[in-house]
Amino acid sequence: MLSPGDETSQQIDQFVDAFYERVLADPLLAPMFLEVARINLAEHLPRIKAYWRKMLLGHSDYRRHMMQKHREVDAIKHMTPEHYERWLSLFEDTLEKQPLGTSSERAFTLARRVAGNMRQNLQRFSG
Ligand code: HEM
Repeated sequence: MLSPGDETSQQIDQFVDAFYERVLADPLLAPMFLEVARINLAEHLPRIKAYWRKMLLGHSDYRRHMMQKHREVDAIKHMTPEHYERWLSLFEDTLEKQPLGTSSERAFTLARRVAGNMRQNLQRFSG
């Protein structure tokens, strides 16, 4: 039998796959991943899944400095307010189609908060 954590863990996998399908098809966001960061999807997706398992289930398998990664991306191509808005709106849309059960609302609250911190952290005079 699945424990509630196992169920959410599977939902996280499905959610992240669906979210990245949207992100990588988005003309504003896709170049950040594919041209600026040149991610290897086979390495990247498990990290994103581990990140959300940490955030939502308290698992400890994500131990990287995600803010530093975004600083490196931002240094090459600035992440503008439009990028954050698009990222959050795709995240929210995906949650509607691929919900995280009882964790959906918390996931969106966390995403908004992290995006807000990131935006402040990487702020430039140009916005
Ligand atoms: C403007 C919005 C965002 C953009 C354009 C963006 C873009 C990226 C890119 C290009 C990478 C790959 C970096 C690399 O491997 O070199 C990345 C990694 C990542 N992003 Fe974002 N991101 C955004 C917002 C967020 C937010 C709000 C979160 C969390 C709530 C998040 C979570 C992560 C995580 C966990 C990684 C993996 C870092 C690692 O351990 O390698 N991102 N992001």
